Amino acid sequence: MRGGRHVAAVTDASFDLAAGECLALVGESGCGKSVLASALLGLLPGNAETAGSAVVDGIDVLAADERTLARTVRGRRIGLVPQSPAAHLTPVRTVRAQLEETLRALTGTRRKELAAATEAAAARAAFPPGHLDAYLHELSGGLAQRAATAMALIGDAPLLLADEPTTGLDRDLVDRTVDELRRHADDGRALLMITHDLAAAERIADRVAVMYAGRIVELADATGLFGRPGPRHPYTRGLLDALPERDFTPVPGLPPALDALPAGCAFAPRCPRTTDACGTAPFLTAGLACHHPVTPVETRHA
Ligand SMILES: Nc1ncnc2c1ncn2[C@@H]1O[C@H](COP(=O)(O)OP(=O)(O)OP(=O)(O)O)[C@@H](O)[C@H]1O
Ligand code: NI
Repeated sequence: MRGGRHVAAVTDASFDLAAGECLALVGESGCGKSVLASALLGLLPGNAETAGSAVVDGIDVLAADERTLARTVRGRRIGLVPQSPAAHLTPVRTVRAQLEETLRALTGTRRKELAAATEAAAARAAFPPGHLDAYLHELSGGLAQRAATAMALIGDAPLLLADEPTTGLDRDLVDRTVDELRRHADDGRALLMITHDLAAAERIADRVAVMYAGRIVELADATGLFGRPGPRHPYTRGLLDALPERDFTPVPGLPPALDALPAGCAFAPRCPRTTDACGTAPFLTAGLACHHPVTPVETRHA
């Protein structure tokens, strides 16, 4: 896309997400997480191309036209907590006005119940009622984030995409937000949570998809990945080892530019386990795309 060049921002992403389940999508900045979410909502720029299918609640959202997306998908089948609230909330109306409008459109709340319903919607995302009459530019980043989360929860959509919903929040608000999002799944709906925050992913997710350079490289149950047997992909292991409560050792080097991917495994240049075999790209098979997975014994220290 950039400068007339073709960028494969997401390649061969394939996963299922059941009602009642939370999948966390993790990976370094720029690996394609938000592009994946935008594709599901038909919100990619006009010059972007998608291939394949993504069936959500009976509709192939990649094949759907703009009218269908606007009328039956966005907000109704798929809710979005956007990564940048500023881009999705309007600057010219108060938070209250925007919550009211969404409540009327998605839940048919009647006028005399609107005030109470608005406060209840705000409370779900820990948005303080005293700020309901503020405009976006009057809010801190964390408050704008909570306003966007409140908006996204209103439709109780069968699939909620939460793209970095905890940015700008301090730890106890992170936990509150994560627990409210978890409730969305526990009520029998699906949640795709995009995050850098592995602690938040561990708290909320049933399964974890790890993305590297536009591809899902590991897809595993959260308990196995964070506990035993531990991660199998060397990149996932690197991410976990970078956590302050573990080794605090960052993965060396930087991810490749997506328009200049190496041939073969994109992680090979940063990987401690690289061999000649890595010149051929590994496919995701049984939840793993790696020629030299980490063995469980090596994985955990204590
Ligand atoms: N409009 C665009 N034009 C050109 N390239 C784009 C565009 N949007 C995304 N990309 C490319 O897609 C890649 C993935 O971007 P994306 O926003 O999905 O990353 P991310 O994993 O969500 O990162 P972050 O954690 O920083 O939000 C970017 O590195 C960029 O190369
Ligand atoms: Ni993103």
